[in-house]
Amino acid sequence: MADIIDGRAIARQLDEKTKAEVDALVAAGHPAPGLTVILVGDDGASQVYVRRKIKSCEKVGIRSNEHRLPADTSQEDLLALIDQLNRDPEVHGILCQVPLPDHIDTRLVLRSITPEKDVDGFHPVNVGRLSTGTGGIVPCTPLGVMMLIHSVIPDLTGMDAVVIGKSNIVGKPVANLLLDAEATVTVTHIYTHGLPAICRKADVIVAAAGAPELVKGDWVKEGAVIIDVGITRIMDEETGKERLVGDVAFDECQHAKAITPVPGGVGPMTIACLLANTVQAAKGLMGVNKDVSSDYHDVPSRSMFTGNGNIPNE
Ligand SMILES: Nc1nc2c(c(=O)[nH]1)N[C@@H](CN(C=O)c1ccc(C(=O)N[C@@H](CCC(=O)O)C(=O)O)cc1)CN2
Repeated sequence: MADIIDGRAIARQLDEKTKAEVDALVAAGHPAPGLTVILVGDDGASQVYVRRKIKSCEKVGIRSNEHRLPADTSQEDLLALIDQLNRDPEVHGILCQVPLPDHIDTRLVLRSITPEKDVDGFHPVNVGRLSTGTGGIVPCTPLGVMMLIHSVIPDLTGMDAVVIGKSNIVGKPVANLLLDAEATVTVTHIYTHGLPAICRKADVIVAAAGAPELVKGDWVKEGAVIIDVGITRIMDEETGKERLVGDVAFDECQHAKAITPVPGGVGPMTIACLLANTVQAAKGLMGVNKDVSSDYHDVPSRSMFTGNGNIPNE
């Protein structure tokens, strides 16, 4: 049986570390870090995620503020709000939940958040820093993916990693982070020829294609580590209830060394990494760190896992 990489437990550990950092900042006379979350429209899943983000902030002592805007909010009004938040010294992190309604140019909006407050790491400046290995705020899900990988493989040097999916939010940044960690990286997608054979050579597979149960058992070599970023809601015909499935046929992959479940794998790490990024952004803006933005190596940190290579105890 493959080991299950428990994203919830690792996220809790990271939250404890984040809380300790917030406490230390406050004890040193600094204000608590402040995060502002913007939600435009009434997408059900986005509402749930935003609520969770706000609640998680409370748990670690981050001040949070929420702007819920109607679905017909104009792009101009949204940009004006972001401009105001960019200038507000009490706001250290700004996050605009995506997807945004169709009439809004998402790229333009994400570009309008000042890079130092861009706790999602979506701004082109942060993307550029990541792809040149020069720091920057690392997007939350990719950062979480790396921490989950490092929980079972502390040193990726020379390992073969295959990323399935080429999105700006997950696939491309994960590929850059794996390269930074000295892995040999193959970036693929659902149209890649011979995908099963490419995956079969991999020591690490990161599946982020948004294609339910794409990765079959015979795509995976014995002892590989599998990180499943996919989350799709499907109707279970047997039970008549909705359930979540990932991009990996989980039951068929028990010959892997370790695998993330869905739910309970990558998802919880996304929010824990957001909190960690907010603290790093706040430290940068307060001048506590010389380097404004965080290098993921010293944020929630790889060193959290480098002792014995096991999943940390709760
Ligand atoms: N501005 C952003 N928008 C979006 C991001 C993001 O990082 N920044 N990511 C996703 C949504 N997301 C956070 O915003 C997110 C998705 C999933 C989870 C999660 O914990 N998933 C659970 C299952 C959830 C369920 O039951 O429905 C899991 O995998 O265990 C957290 C956050 C898109 N938008």
